[in-house]
Amino acid sequence: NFCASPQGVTGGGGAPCREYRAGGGAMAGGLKYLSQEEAQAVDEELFNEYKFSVDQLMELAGLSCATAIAKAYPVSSFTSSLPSVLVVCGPGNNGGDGLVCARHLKLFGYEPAIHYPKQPNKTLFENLTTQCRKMDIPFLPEFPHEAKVIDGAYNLVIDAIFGFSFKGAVREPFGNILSTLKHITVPIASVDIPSGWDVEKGNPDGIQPDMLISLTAPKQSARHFTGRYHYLGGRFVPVALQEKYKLNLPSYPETDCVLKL
Ligand SMILES: NC(=O)C1=CN([C@@H]2O[C@H](COP(=O)(O)OP(=O)(O)OC[C@H]3O[C@@H](n4cnc5c(N)ncnc54)[C@H](OP(=O)(O)O)[C@@H]3O)[C@@H](O)[C@H]2O)[C@H](O)CC1
Ligand SMILES: [K+]
Repeated sequence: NFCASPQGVTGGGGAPCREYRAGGGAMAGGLKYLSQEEAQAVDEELFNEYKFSVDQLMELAGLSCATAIAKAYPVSSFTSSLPSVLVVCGPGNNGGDGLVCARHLKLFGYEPAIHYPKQPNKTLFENLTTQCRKMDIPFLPEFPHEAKVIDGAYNLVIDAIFGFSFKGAVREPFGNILSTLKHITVPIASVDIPSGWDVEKGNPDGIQPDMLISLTAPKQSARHFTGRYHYLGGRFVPVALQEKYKLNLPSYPETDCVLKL
């Protein structure tokens, strides 16, 4: 079991993988927890300087999420042969990650259903939506507003509502959705940031997910995450960019696209 170095190089007899210990913030040797501004700056640089397209990174981000979810909650761990998953998607790229994640979960043997109340009028999101529809993933026109209805119908909820651009008080319809999600008992897996949390300070009164998949690097609010599973995904940051922002990313095992923190 050998790890690639951050440079992507494996020595002939490379160092054995050790569980990665997340450090405190920008502390030397520790994984960096990003401020909102830093997260947005890394994102912008990936698109503007490194010339990645949103579709490319969103596909890798969404695949990372589905992969991490399948590791934490394998299909075989559920009593039903087709575990049902409610994927709640927001209006930005976090919601796009959710659509990609739903598609991969379907291919992995889950039964996803999507609630997507604010669908942007952009080709990228329209295409992702069509792909899901053509793979027989249903879109729920109404959100089930009773927590017990969600608990009865789904094994897992994916929170892809807001990511690192979230600011201020939550506006509807997402306020009501998040209020309901606070009362469900099935686990919630949050994409990048638990929705409704301040990107840096978190939210003690907000949803408390069982799983968090931090993309690129954890944001500062991830220090307040108390759930069972924290994964890192989005293995697409070029080394020069990792170094510029002193991300101190851990070594992903072999060719894996996710890493358990
Ligand atoms: N570099 C990477 O790691 C990549 C990450 N990806 C994912 O992208 C998100 C960030 O996406 P972004 O589109 O910038 O923003 P969000 O999805 O977080 O949210 C933007 C939308 O949310 C609305 N919003 C913001 N605050 C509120 C609020 N208080 N109440 C209601 N709605 C809110 C906002 O609406 P406006 O109309 O007000 O603008 C936006 O519509 C990142 O977290 C990752 O998940 C990429 O997929 C790949 C690269
Ligand atoms: K989220």
